[in-house]
Amino acid sequence: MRLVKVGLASANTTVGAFSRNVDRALTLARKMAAEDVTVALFQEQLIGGYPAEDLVQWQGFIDHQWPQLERFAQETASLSTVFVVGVAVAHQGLRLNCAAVVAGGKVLGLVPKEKLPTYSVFYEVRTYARGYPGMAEVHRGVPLGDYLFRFDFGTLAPEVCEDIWSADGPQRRRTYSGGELVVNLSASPFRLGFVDTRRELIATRAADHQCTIAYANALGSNDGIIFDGGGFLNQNGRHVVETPRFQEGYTAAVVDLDRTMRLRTENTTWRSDREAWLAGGGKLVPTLDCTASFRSQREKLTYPVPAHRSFFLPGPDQRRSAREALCEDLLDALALGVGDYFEKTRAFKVLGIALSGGRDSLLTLLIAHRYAKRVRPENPGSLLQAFYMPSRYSSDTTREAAETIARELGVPFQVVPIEEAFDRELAVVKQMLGDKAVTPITEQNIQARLRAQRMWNWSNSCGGLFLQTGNMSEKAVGYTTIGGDLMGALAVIANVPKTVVMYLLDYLQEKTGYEGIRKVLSKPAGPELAHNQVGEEELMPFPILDACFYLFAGEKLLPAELVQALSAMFPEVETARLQGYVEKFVRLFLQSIYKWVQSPLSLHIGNLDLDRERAMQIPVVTGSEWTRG
Ligand SMILES: Nc1ncnc2c1ncn2[C@@H]1O[C@H](COP(=O)(O)OP(=O)(O)OC[C@H]2O[C@@H]([n+]3cccc(C(=O)O)c3)[C@H](O)[C@@H]2O)[C@@H](O)[C@H]1O
Ligand SMILES: Nc1ncnc2c1ncn2[C@@H]1O[C@H](COP(=O)(O)OP(=O)(O)OP(=O)(O)O)[C@@H](O)[C@H]1O
Ligand SMILES: NC(=O)CC[C@H](N)C(=O)O
Repeated sequence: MRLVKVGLASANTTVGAFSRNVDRALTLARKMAAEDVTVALFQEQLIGGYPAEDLVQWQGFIDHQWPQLERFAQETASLSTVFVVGVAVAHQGLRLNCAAVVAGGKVLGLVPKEKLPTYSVFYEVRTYARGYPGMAEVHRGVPLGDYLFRFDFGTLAPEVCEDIWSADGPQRRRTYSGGELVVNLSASPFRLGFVDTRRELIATRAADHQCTIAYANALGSNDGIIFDGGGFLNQNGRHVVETPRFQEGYTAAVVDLDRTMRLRTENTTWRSDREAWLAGGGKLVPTLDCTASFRSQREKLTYPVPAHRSFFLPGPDQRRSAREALCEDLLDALALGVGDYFEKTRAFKVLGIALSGGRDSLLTLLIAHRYAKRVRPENPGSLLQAFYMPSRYSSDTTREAAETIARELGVPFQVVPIEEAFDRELAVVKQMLGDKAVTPITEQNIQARLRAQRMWNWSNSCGGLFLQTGNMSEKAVGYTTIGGDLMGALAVIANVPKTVVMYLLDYLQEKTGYEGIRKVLSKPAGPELAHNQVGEEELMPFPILDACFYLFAGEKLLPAELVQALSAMFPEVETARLQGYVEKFVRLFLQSIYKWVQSPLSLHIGNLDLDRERAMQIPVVTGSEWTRG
């Protein structure tokens, strides 16, 4: 028996806030050491924050991380824990994204990331250079390269995030070379359902390579990228422990590393694969002997036994329903996104929403309130401010709905009519146009713009963070006003499709019983910028719109293929009608890109987000010929 206690830690870091990030990590490090943790790991880029993007190009951004790494080492010198932390280093003109092994007050080694993701929201190849097999350098007197680390409790194989996402990553050669405990430092952003992908991948790799894998993920939102935290410990394919997500902290568990080695010895497939690899010229990874630098204290550790007292029977089933899991995850992620933006910018005192009595602004308010409840549980509403701004087209139903939910949540609510300003603006535009008439759409947009202008003016004077409330479906087809409801300081649900907005509201209505939600849902969605506007009548049914969006923008199918897929999905709708919807969708989508490229920074929740910088990179000006056969 060779017991080792592994701590998986996630600190909520801010890009560039090096000393604050290290302070947060030190708090967790001391707690873990007090709990006899033998090896503790933190996330990728713990010190610098992730993603630092082009800040990595500043020599100072990299150089100033090193003293903080040394401070971390000095302040943990007396602790009987080996730490593995993420740091960026500049070496021979290259930037490397490293895992640093720290113990006994020293930085014992640096292992650079080899697989640099440059897809979805990741842009690492732009700024970082790769580590490579056999790399053996020295940086500031510290070994830097493709190394294993031997301690008195076992052999560590550190790696960084994407390294585990490749079937041909460093893990294979490092475990063939004696690595027992793979330590993966990650910064894996929240994406819907992705936690299951992570869990499965880690289990597969741990079984493939007959090793124990410890994985710690980044926590917190930086710009619009939300890291949900959470960690995993898996021994040779068997789940050991998982860290709760969306919270700063750590989870620790004991593993018997002799078990990892015994299973490896028993596994003839692994052994013969290793032999074949060596015969094929595979080079063993060197091991740095760290036994003289650090002595572990594991006397108090006890064998890991199941809490439910059976090695054969399953423990209590704590799984949530698929609906609850999706809704709670999404709401937690978005609330973290709003909260971290609010706090980390250090520029705002209150969160402001133009509350229309419709679905989108309601969901935005509920998300902001979820954050406020966490940080100000005694009076969450006091962190928020809602404004209802009626024009002649606003209805009593929406006003009542907005008023009701604000009351239920304890959010200060003001009614600020825009009617007079609307009249004045109309008159001015008429004068500017001379003999030309103001179009009905312009009349609509004037109202949306007046509301946005008021929100900006309010935010300017009171330090309010003006939350933009548009959803992804309407953004995709340009059903939103430039300079109007498209504007705001932070777009909260801009990557949430309308059908998901409705699904979340149904869920929240059921869960909270709020009358305000019921009132909002009792009226069909519509902008109230003209008489009796219903969004689905002006556009198309939202389930069809969202399916078009998924198939065209996500799956990259062409219009004729969309029609075929939609016919299978909506057999009750005539093909000619579906054809019409598809044509309309594709036309509106391609015509509206110019709009969403000027929308505010938005929170990311998937791989199919509408954000030209971080997700979908498509030109604004295009011909549509390519979409036809
Ligand atoms: N390719 C391009 N590149 C740059 N600019 C371009 C452009 N094409 C048009 N433009 C300019 O963009 C402007 C038109 O865009 P914009 O002013 O936004 O107005 P527009 O797209 O014409 O109308 C807004 C639509 O959104 C709907 N809406 C608005 C507000 C809220 C809601 C809701 O659901 O609650 C719905 C509203 O009913 C209407 O159908 C024009 O001034 C035009 O010059
Ligand atoms: N009367 C209003 N008072 C305050 N804000 C408004 C008003 N009408 C519209 N807005 C703002 O403009 C945004 C865009 O309106 P839109 O109709 O797209 O969204 P919604 O009303 O929240 O939801 P839905 O689309 O389901 O009606 C609203 O979310 C809200 O922030
Ligand atoms: N920072 C990274 O390398 C993350 C990439 C990885 N595929 C993930 O999404 O989890």
